Amino acid sequence: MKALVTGISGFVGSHMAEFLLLKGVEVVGTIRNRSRMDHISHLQQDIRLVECELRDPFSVEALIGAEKPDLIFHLAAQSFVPTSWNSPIDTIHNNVAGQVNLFEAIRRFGLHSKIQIACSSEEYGQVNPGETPIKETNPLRPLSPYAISKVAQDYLGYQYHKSYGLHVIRTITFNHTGPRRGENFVTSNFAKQIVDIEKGKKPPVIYVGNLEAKRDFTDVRDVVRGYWLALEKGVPGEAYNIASGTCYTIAEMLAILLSHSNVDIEVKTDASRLRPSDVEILLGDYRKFHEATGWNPEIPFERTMEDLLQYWRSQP
Ligand SMILES: C[C@H]1O[C@H](OP(=O)(O)OP(=O)(O)OC[C@H]2O[C@@H](n3cnc4c(=O)[nH]c(N)nc43)[C@H](O)[C@@H]2O)[C@@H](O)[C@@H](O)C1=O
Repeated sequence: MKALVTGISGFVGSHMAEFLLLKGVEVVGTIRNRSRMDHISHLQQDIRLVECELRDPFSVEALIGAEKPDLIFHLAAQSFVPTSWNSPIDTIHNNVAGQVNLFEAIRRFGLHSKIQIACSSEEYGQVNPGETPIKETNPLRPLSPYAISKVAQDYLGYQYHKSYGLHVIRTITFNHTGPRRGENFVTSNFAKQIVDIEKGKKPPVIYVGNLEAKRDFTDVRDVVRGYWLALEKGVPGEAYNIASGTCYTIAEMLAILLSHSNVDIEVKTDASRLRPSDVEILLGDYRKFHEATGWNPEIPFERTMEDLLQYWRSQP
């Protein structure tokens, strides 16, 4: 069995590759010439890397024609919400065109590949009182260009399934974190700031944005197991929430990180970290996914936070 992982050098892609190798699957991954390789350098003997620009239809057609994968985990994306306000067109083009090129190539070669697409809880956006935990049937009220790009990816998955019978599973993943999380994202950013203070690399002040937002965090290692099960047992064309079913304010998450460190820290708001519109609460109902696949989150949030701190402590 051969799996293609787009964005294999990224945070989720590297964990996906590790999971697939343990399953004995042949792993091929896409990289771009500017991809950072540090997340997958330990896997390079066991995986095959192909240079592919997903925005370029010729590049994608060559990849799909040569590889003809059984499984596709489509994880490549511009995934940082604030970047999407600075470069909305680039985010939408990258995320939407990349996926259309992939679908079109699969369709043209007449492949029966099973395709997981990485949709996002950001699609739900503004959630009204009484709508939590959020089900897949909730209205989508996206609040960022990134969220729009994910709504488009999500519905393209639905449409290519309906129009051409592509075997697409739409995973709507809530926030996820763990070792190797990019340092822009809140859990990793705060963990790295704490570790930099521990190491004496910066003064004991931690800079933060909106601490009132509530997020539902799942460990990335649970998420990639979910993506595998989604392709094994999910119904084509369907959308499934992947979430933990609990949420924390960002302030509570910071308090958990601080409880695993012994530094004394002053917390300061950095206005540049505030967003034009921030999603107030994301709390997912993952029962539909559980019923389809048997998946449950297994790694407790406290352990994820400890592992994230350990990750940053181990970095040079
Ligand atoms: C599901 C979804 O999950 C992620 O999107 P996100 O929720 O925007 O993730 P984040 O870690 O950037 O922010 C989480 C919350 O934390 C608040 N916050 C406070 N202070 C800081 C801060 O200093 N930095 C950041 N980044 N956020 C901060 C911020 O305002 C927001 O309310 C991506 O994986 C995305 O790809 C995705 O699909």
